[in-house]
Amino acid sequence: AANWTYTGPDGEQHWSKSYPYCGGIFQSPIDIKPELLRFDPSLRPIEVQNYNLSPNEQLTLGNNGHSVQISLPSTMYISSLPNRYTAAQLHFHWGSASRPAGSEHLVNSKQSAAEMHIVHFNSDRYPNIASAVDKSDGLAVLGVLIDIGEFNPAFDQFLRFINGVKYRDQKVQVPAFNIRALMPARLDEYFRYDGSLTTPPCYPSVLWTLFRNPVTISRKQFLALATSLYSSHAQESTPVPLNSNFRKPQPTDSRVVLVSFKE
Ligand SMILES: NS(=O)(=O)c1cc(-c2ccccc2)cc(-c2ccccc2)c1
Ligand SMILES: [Zn+2]
Repeated sequence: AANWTYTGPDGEQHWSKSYPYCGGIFQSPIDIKPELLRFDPSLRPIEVQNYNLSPNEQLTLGNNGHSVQISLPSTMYISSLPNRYTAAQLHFHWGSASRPAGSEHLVNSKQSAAEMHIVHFNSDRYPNIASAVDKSDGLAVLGVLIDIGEFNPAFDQFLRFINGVKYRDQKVQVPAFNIRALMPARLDEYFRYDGSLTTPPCYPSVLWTLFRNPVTISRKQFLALATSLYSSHAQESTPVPLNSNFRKPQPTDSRVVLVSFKE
């Protein structure tokens, strides 16, 4: 019964009533502040495999009512972690046309326009994502901050199809493309901490990697993302715009955020 929302009576302050972990420990996102940071020289550059997909392949672009997501083939994985983390999907969080600040993680209290999450599961330990999603070593999510600036041709590889998934549960097949091109150039500079899914059921099962450097998309591309989608089904009489789908920063408790770079 995923009827949770980001505002109103089913908004994030109410999630814990139906999803107890949402009121628990190790919640995400967080505001990554300087006093939390600790340089860790053992943090290796992130290495991803088979992200450069062939346009002969197809990906499913879908509107799940809370975000727009792209399903990813299980040939894609992260190879630089202690276990292999196999890709499952990627999705976005964004603000709105009137408030173009919608990233989930904040860096020194600065909120970016949007944020991309590439979700992976520990395929060394778990046979599928359903069995991994609530395990402490189950998931690894790569986070990319998105700012408004230069046009980004890689984002247009899926944005040009966004009007095919305007309404909840709509899906379209799109030609696959190089997912690595959605990420910043440097995968060696990132923040690392133990956290959770940022949506219900908020399982504390995510090894978070948030890259230091944002990518940019143009204002036009941002507006396509922020104004094209609805969280309601096509046949519903009142269309509900899908925007500002970001959770507020959560308490950091005694957590430390490791950083792979000095300055
Ligand atoms: N924001 S997130 O990265 O923590 C996240 C991960 C997963 C996720 C996906 C596959 C396997 C396991 C976890 C799903 C969502 C989600 C976003 C919108 C609506 C519903 C679910 C969000
Ligand atoms: Zn997410």
